[in-house]
Amino acid sequence: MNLKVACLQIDIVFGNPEANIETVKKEIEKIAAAEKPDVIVLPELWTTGYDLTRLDEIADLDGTKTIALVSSLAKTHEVSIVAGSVAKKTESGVTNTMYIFNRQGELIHEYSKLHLFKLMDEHLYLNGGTEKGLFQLDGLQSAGVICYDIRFPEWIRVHTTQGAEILYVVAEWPLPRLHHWKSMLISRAIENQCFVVACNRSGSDPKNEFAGHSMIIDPWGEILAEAGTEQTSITAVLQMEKAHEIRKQIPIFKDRLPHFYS
Ligand SMILES: NC(=O)CCC(=O)C(=O)O
Repeated sequence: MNLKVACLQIDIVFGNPEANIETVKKEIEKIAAAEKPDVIVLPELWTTGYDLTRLDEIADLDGTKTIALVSSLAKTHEVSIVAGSVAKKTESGVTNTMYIFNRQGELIHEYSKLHLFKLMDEHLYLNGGTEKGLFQLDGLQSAGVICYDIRFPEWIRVHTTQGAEILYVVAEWPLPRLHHWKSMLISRAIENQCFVVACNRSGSDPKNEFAGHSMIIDPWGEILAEAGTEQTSITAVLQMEKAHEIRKQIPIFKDRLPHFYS
């Protein structure tokens, strides 16, 4: 089976959900018409950016607006959407939450970022999630994680030992650590023998310049597509058979010895 995926590497306007929603609507329409992908992926915190001090004003109450909007975009363009993440406000606080929709516009999973990134003050404004990012999209076992989560290979492993063959990563990853971003994404693909579809943002905010370089990587660690630093989109076709062949050739999931690992 083949799956065509697209990452929308947009420049997010700081603290301006209306402007960012307009960009996303336009870019989804454009890429859906031009490339007809099966799945479109958006970056982390794509409605607000890291405007954490104003979350009370601009976070999405229970994710209601985001869910209605992205559900309708998925249905209209008949495309599955890994809708990056947004700041979701609840009675107990705000989470950095990813929503996943199938092409019928149904919300099939939500995942809140587990590891909060202190260097960007997340721990001061956000609550961490408590659930896994495992879901089935287009009939394929998949997982979704958010930015800093990729520094925790043990968290990714929880998902791949439970069957995930595609790892979706959504991010606002700064330029000074571009080398870490690329190296860790390639490593996560090789060590888990899975596809990695990683969507970063471009542009800057008052504190950070972001790296762009969204990447689509196969389970052998080969880069199928990579963006530069500017606003753009990338697409690639995932040949799922490749993951199965590699997992047969070097059967790491059978050869693991977890009783030695703690
Ligand atoms: N938004 C994030 O989680 C950024 C993570 C990051 O920059 C890192 O180096 O890790």
